[in-house]
Amino acid sequence: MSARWTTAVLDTNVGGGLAVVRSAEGFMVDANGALFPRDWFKRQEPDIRFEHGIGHYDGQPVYLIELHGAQALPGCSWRGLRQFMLEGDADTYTILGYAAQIATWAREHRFCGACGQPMRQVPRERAMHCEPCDLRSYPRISPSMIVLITRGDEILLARSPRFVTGVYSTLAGFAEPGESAEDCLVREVREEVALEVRNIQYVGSQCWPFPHSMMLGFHAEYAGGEIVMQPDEIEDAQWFRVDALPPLPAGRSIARYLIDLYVARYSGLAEPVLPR
Ligand SMILES: NC(=O)c1ccc[n+]([C@@H]2O[C@H](COP(=O)([O-])OP(=O)(O)OC[C@H]3O[C@@H](n4cnc5c(N)ncnc54)[C@H](O)[C@@H]3O)[C@@H](O)[C@H]2O)c1
Ligand SMILES: [Mg+2]
Ligand SMILES: [Zn+2]
Repeated sequence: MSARWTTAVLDTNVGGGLAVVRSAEGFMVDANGALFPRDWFKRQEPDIRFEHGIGHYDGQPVYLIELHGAQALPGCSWRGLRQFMLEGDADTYTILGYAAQIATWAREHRFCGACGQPMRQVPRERAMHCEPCDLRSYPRISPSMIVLITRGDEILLARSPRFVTGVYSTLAGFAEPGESAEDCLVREVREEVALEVRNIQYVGSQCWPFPHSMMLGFHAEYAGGEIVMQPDEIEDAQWFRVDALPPLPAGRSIARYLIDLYVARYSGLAEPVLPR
């Protein structure tokens, strides 16, 4: 959230406002950015899959329009959410991150998981509804733990084969049913590097819309063990001194924040601010 953006469930039968337009290729952009006058956009006869009213930006209603295909309009192109995370302004990334999660959920909950019948959008609520089952499906959020493990002037960083070449990051993993956040953290650290940790401290959280994680960030101290890397998940894991770090994750990630925060505190520098 920002001072300029608030989420809301808006009636799509009312005209006007702004639209963010999504397809499998990402979000539509032109020279003015990713927010389009909605009535103008609809006059271009787009092939709309669904539409949701998602909030207000500077008091203006904002709608998400999902297209069947990546139709090209003159002067417009498509850009992935990750690019907005890396390069876009914070407000645009927040709006599109939210829109992307609503789009993922709407696309994946068109049919009832219990009976297979089509579901309908519930007016004034962010939910899809199956009438025969009286079942509601809400946007999915997946809690994930992320932890920086430290040992004095050293921090533990690891590489997944999915990362950009050369980049090392903190350990992370999805919560399983039946776990507390701390249980999950201890299990993930054991699974990924076979280490034990102590003094687990909650630091802060971040929405991570790739595709629907809620990152819960922690700091923990090394308590024992030798690194044993989990096959397939962890390509490399090492202790790095705070003054000799490898390439790190993008500035907007909580992973980067956890690292920067520890380095700042350890070195007596100004502390960074957690990006939302
Ligand atoms: N914002 C950040 O700084 C940051 C940094 C690192 C990771 N992350 C995110 O944290 C999340 C978890 O990290 P990870 O990929 O190491 O997870 P992980 O260690 O749990 O391993 C991923 C595996 O978990 C399973 N999985 C996928 N989706 C799941 C879900 N919703 N619930 C339970 N299990 C699921 C799959 O088998 C997948 O291969 C990912 O979404 C990742 O993008 C964010
Ligand atoms: Mg992991
Ligand atoms: Zn049903």
